[in-house]
Amino acid sequence: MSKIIVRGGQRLVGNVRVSGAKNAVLPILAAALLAQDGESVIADVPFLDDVNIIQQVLAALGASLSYENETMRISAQQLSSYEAPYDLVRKMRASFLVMGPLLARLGCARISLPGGCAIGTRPIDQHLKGFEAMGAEITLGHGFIEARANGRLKGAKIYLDVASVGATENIMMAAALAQGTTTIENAAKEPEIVDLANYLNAMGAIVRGAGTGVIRIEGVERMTGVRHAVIPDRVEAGTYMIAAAITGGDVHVEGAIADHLAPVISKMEEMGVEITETDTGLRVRASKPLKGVDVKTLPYPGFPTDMQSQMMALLMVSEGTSVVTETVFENRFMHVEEFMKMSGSIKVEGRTAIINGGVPLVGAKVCATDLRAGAALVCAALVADGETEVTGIHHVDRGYVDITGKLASLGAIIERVEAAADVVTASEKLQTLASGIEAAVSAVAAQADTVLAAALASDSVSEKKRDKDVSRLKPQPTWAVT
Ligand SMILES: CC(=O)N[C@H]1[C@@H](OP(=O)(O)OP(=O)(O)OC[C@H]2O[C@@H](n3ccc(=O)[nH]c3=O)[C@H](O)[C@@H]2O)O[C@H](CO)[C@@H](O)[C@@H]1O
Ligand SMILES: C=C(OP(=O)(O)O)C(=O)O
Repeated sequence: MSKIIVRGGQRLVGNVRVSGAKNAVLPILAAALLAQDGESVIADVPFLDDVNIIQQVLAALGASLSYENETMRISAQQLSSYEAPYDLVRKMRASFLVMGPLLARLGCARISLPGGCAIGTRPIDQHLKGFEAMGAEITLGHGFIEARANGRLKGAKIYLDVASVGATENIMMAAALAQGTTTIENAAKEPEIVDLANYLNAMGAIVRGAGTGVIRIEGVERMTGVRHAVIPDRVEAGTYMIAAAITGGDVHVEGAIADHLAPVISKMEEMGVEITETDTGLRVRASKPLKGVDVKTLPYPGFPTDMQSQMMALLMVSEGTSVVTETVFENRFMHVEEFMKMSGSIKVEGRTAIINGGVPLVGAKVCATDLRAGAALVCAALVADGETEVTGIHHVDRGYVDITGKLASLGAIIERVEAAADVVTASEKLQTLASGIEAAVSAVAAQADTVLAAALASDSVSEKKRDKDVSRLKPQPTWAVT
């Protein structure tokens, strides 16, 4: 089992560069499917497992992609399938974000139901409600969701019952090529929504109001691939801010955007951390004992749920009692049990965790239960007495580029130990990615070939029937395929 080993007690000092945002790049790569013309060149694409998976999904749909020096080039002029493979969707929920672009572009999409996960059930009813309002017919069965539009999608007024990030993004993408205007009310306001809107607008879409609760999208007929740079990852930035503070360090978090991190900065300042904005990021210093605060997670601009566990790590070593309330996901306290193995003193009551701070942490063997829980355990380990072993680090690889290298460059004593069975170097990962894309493309081609061969083998099969058979495997567009 691969693990991260940390020997606590080092004060972190220096500069750490934030990578492009995972939660911005995933919808942006899905949106690249909307371009009937040209190539998209996306800069600051982080080298993450989730990015690897979405690339494979796009390749399986017929897009051609290449990735070098944090830049992804995508051409989606010719799509060859409307089905996102089950094996990829089950590995990453965000694969569901291709449904909006596929529906808009091809008039149909078939995607396996993304299941729940450790942090909650995570339904997709608001995505589907939006597509239905735009005229799509949704059918569910055998673990798949199929959506079909009779002609072009139609603009509609959609009120989201919850300000879902994914639903807002999926509907925005579907609406970009729809006929008429779509209004999303109670839309999510996250910076990643604004980044997606900027990319869509550069491609020729007309999206207004992103970043507010009401987004209006005027549908256009064609979109073109363009250049775009992804925003810095505010959650990665926040994680290094916590790492700096928990060790009483002095760290410059390069690329961090203060505005995107306003609630995190406010809470950390309330605790006694000094945070100053620089020309290129944020300087974070903790030079005195910190005091506990109460934190409640909320949709943006509230305190992000993706920073809750890291914040809890900091609260464990701060003076006094703190109360953390999780309102976004119903099961996002799985890290508490692991913190307790490190001597954290925490009591959970429903969606509230009460932290009795100031108790010295000790190193232990712990397991990352989800992505941010893994990062939070690493933060806690930085200040724990002795050695901590964090397993389950495949979760961490979904969202952090080289977390061990970045922390080590700040002075942490940290190393990653690969289990013999899953030694995967960066270049091997790239190779896997390349062959994954190749395999996905050949799977689609092979499927088509098999039917073609069967059809050709039969004398009675007319040319017309052969075409029909092949078209079963390919998208059956009802509108504007180019
Ligand atoms: C890839 C990505 O960007 N992931 C982020 C995105 O996830 P994601 O887009 O999945 O999160 P949502 O904003 O959709 O979920 C927020 C809440 O709405 C509920 N809900 C959502 C959709 C729906 O159709 N019905 C419904 O009830 C969810 O169960 C959850 O309780 O936003 C979350 C909330 O900030 C972050 O934690 C994730 O890191
Ligand atoms: C929950 C997260 O991501 P996802 O929605 O991709 O699971 C996260 O980034 O913390």
